[in-house]
Amino acid sequence: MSDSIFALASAPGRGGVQVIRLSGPDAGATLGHLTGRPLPPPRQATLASLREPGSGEVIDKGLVLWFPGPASFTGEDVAELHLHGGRAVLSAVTDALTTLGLRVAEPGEFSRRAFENGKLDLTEAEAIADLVDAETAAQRRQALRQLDGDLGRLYDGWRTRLTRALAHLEADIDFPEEDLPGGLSDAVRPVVEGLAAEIGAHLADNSRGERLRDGISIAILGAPNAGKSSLLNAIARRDVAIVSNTAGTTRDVIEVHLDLGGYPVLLADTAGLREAAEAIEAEGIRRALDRASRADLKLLVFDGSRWPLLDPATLALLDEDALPVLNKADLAAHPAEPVVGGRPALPVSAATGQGLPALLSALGSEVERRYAPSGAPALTRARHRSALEDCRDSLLRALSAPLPELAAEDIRLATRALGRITGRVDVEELLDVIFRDFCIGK
Ligand SMILES: Nc1nc2c(ncn2[C@@H]2O[C@H](COP(=O)(O)OP(=O)(O)OP(=O)(O)O)[C@@H](O)[C@H]2O)c(=O)[nH]1
Ligand SMILES: [K+]
Ligand SMILES: [Mg+2]
Repeated sequence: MSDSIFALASAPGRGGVQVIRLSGPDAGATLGHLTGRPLPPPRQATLASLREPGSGEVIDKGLVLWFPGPASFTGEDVAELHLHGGRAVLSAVTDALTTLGLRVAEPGEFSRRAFENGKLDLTEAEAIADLVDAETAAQRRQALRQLDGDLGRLYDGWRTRLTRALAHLEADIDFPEEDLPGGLSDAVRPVVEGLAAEIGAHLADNSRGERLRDGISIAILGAPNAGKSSLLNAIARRDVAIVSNTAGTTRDVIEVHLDLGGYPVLLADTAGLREAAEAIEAEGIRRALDRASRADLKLLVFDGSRWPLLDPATLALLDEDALPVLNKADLAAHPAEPVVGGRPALPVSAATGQGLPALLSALGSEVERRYAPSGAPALTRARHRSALEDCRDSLLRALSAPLPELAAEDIRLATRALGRITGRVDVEELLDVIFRDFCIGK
């Protein structure tokens, strides 16, 4: 049986209200002790004075709630204290709860207890962390959907189908009716083929869910003095990067977080590309090219005042992930609808702001086109991706296994890989890693 824990569930510091959550077998007795009254009706906010256990002095007056298990967040008896938000109140309540034998919760311990009591699967527990961390609307929607169990249901559905196929296969092994040339019977093979294809499609989703969770990376690239840092500052509406007319001003990669129509974006300014004279600038250019190769999208900035001259090092980066931009449109040396490397380029001016709304909307629709949620729930974590890759590899091995016994072992491995995602099998060693990332009180 677990011990009883408590933690501040709201953000620490001064505020109108702070919420302290208690969970475990002593939650009810502790609430009774603090209020000096019988437990209030379940799930109803009741005004009460909380008193220090020794002196009986009133600590604070507030609302208390009582959630008897198992119909509670953790599945255990839970109580909530909604008190005035401040340090002195928190420290007095902490002393009182500790005196009464409760312990301060570890990070993520409430969610972990909810998982262990079958209230949440692992994908739902992870969704709580994502929802709390969500900074944009699209992130919030994705986390909420996962919290509703969409992802867990998808994976559990696959696992059920595999378990059935395995039962079929084991019957084929025990009571062979025909010689199975490829290891799998006609009843089992299409199921395994179908699942391998579905999982393959889920994996090949352009990492939509992971991008939405972690942020979409956009790199600004171009020749020295093309106006990359000016453009970063104009888009961020802040003076983030140093701008000067000295070529080679920027060396380090400079990042800003943006909310682009609900999508989280990490926009990076980089060193101007050229055959560098000295070591520090050369290192900056190496970092710029490294960033270019890892970015989801590239904003290629050309100096429009030099039209029709186009920097060859920047042109070399033009591919389907690149959006060409002609900066310094205020100097108006280029045509109204310029074409760069066979592609229409957007004229902008970081100096006057001209063309910026069009650039932001072009970037926004490109992000939307690539990362908008599709009908199916999205894969959101590297942990899920690697388990799904293991699963699909095992299924592909099963399809080419020469003997039914070998195919059965591969399908068993595939089933376990799926079970690891939702926490249905051997995840003990994973739990510490997953819940450690939570903050205290969740
Ligand atoms: N007229 C005009 N000048 C600009 C514009 N954008 C940038 N500049 C000027 O161009 C010069 C270089 O701008 P930066 O933003 O430092 O250029 P950069 O591409 O970051 O340069 P490096 O960091 O050296 O690679 C500065 O003097 C800017 O004021 C623009 O749209 N119009
Ligand atoms: K510069
Ligand atoms: Mg710069």
